[in-house]
Amino acid sequence: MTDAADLTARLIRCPSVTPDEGGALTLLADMLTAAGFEVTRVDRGGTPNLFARWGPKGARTLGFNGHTDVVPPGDPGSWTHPPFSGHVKDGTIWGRGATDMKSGVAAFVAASIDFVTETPPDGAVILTITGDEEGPSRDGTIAILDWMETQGERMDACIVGEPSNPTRMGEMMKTGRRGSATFRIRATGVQGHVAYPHRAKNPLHALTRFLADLIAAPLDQGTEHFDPSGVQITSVDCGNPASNVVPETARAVVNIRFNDLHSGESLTQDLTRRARAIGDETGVALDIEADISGEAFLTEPGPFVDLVRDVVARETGQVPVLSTSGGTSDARFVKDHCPVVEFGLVGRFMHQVDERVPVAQIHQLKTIYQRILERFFE
Ligand SMILES: N[C@@H](CCC[C@H](NC(=O)CCC(=O)O)C(=O)O)C(=O)O
Ligand SMILES: [Zn+2]
Ligand SMILES: [Zn+2]
Repeated sequence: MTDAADLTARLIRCPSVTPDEGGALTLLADMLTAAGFEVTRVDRGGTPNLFARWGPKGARTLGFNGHTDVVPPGDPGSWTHPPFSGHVKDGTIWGRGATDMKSGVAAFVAASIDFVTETPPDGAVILTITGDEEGPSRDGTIAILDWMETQGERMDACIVGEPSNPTRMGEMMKTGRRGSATFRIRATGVQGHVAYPHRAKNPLHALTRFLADLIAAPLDQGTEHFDPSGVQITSVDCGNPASNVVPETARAVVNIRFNDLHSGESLTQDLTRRARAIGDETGVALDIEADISGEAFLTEPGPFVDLVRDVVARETGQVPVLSTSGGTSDARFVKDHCPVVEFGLVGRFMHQVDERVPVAQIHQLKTIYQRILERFFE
């Protein structure tokens, strides 16, 4: 029997902060090869990716998708146990990626290995695992899916193992996601002496006004299937070491998670219009670079959603709600290929200091994935 908790701890010990592979995909490739999977590294543009199939190409196929890259740990000194220690204590595993989402990957890898070994199905299981979900994601899951198309590889349905439950196992499945857009704003003014501001144009004044206006009112109140859109300023910077100089330039980064009232294009137009208005008034040029990493999408209920919901309800005693809340995920790429739903662990500690996961939850998730495999191939 493959121990998903032990595999989680071993994966945490691989320092795989995006874009570093850290040994995580190599570890999985070796395990899957030994278990009879056909394993291919599908790296693109320096991004490490793994494709693994058990069973014949073209057969009825259930897919799993996940990522082994993790966000930076921040100050390691703030952690109770070092972030890449995979420390196990009192039934809890500590470390970056404990919930997001080395445990999810470990659970579906362990479930798949045991399932095909113990009860080989009349069909195939495909695992797509990327080393860049947290970063730009341009050469991650999407590269694996592109490669699969060239090879005639396909999935009939796919589960993304991102942590989907807010506080308890069984509460929530994700059947869609809000879109994500990052805007980099560069303000260019005129440098000058702070005591002679009439000879300068302060880019920070224009930029902070632009930012303050942007967060002053919510973009919307949410829609039937989506939470309200959210705007977060993630960086304001001008690198000015002098307190008596008005700097020439300043930069900011804004990330917007948006619902189906917006698109990447409509938001880009809106922000550009706001920037022009402030630029015209202040004489400071505000240039915007947009990076749309995904549009909002919704997976309509259907047999696969029902199957996963039913298994989760039986195993946890709770019928999960179908939600599009939270961040984004690689389901936004998979949805163009086959029905996709997301179910994973409790995400309470993701991206936080002292990220950790109860061992029992990992075992429960592995069982749920095994039951889904059984039902899918019944
Ligand atoms: N850099 C991309 C993709 C970032 C993906 C990331 N996803 C998660 O952390 C999972 C969160 C969840 O399951 O709710 C994110 O949402 O930042 C981008 O910024 O779009
Ligand atoms: Zn994740
Ligand atoms: Zn994440």
